[in-house]
Amino acid sequence: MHKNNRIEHPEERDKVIIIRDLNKSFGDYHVLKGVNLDLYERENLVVLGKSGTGKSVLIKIISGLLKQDSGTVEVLGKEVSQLNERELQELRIHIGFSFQNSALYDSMTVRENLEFPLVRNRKNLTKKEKDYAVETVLDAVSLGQTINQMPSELSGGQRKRIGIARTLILQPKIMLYDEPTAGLDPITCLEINGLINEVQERYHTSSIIITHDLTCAKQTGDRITMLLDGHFNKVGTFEEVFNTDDERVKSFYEYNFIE
Ligand SMILES: Nc1ncnc2c1ncn2[C@@H]1O[C@H](COP(=O)(O)OP(=O)(O)OP(=O)(O)O)[C@@H](O)[C@H]1O
Repeated sequence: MHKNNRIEHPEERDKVIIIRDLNKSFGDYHVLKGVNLDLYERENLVVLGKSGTGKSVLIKIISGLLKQDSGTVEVLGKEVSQLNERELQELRIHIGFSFQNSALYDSMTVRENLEFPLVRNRKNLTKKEKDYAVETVLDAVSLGQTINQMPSELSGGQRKRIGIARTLILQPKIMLYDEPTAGLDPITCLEINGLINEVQERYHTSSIIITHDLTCAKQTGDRITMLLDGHFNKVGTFEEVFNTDDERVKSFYEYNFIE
């Protein structure tokens, strides 16, 4: 099943991330070899690729956790590698990270986990404003009933949803999802794909979704691309990317697609 309401011609919108000629090596291993990529306002862009091709490295460079060897990464109009630590912190407030292992704090309730980013970044909020923010994001992920529960009492899918809610509480402009469906059963994967689309609609976020789950790509991506030998050859719809003679893309499809 394809994404409902896929955005046509996102290229006509403003760019929120602009990556040009990005290179990154670790020792002799040249991971990113002249990467060019644009993320447009309010689109979901899926980045596919085999394990170890550099998808996480790319996200880390975008968020300033890792420095490139050469090339530029502009996020919300700022060249990331030129920012000092304070400026990076300010930029990161606008970026929501949903990492594979972005664990919740086990000793805190769901409410306390969700309040945590507010305590750090929105110090002037009243208790009423905090309660409202927590209830709103819990409603967005349809888990209002879990507010006083501990993470250990939640299912894997529920924990993933609460993790996403925790990033939404600061109302990010950009969402970076790293393997959002990894380790989840097929039904829960569908729910998470649906949630990613709901987040896009409700919060007007622009998102990069890193995955090797082709169902996730099909259901969430307005545009899709694949990291192959250190760069992106083609960005387009699911059909545009997979209707190809490139054996590397064809074999990725054959080994990964289950519907
Ligand atoms: N800090 C680092 N030091 C040395 N090598 C690294 C470092 N970070 C990543 N690498 C290497 O860069 C390559 C790409 O890693 P990356 O984590 O981006 O892969 P990936 O595409 O996200 O894979 P997966 O789907 O398995 O998460 C790997 O070979 C990895 O060993």
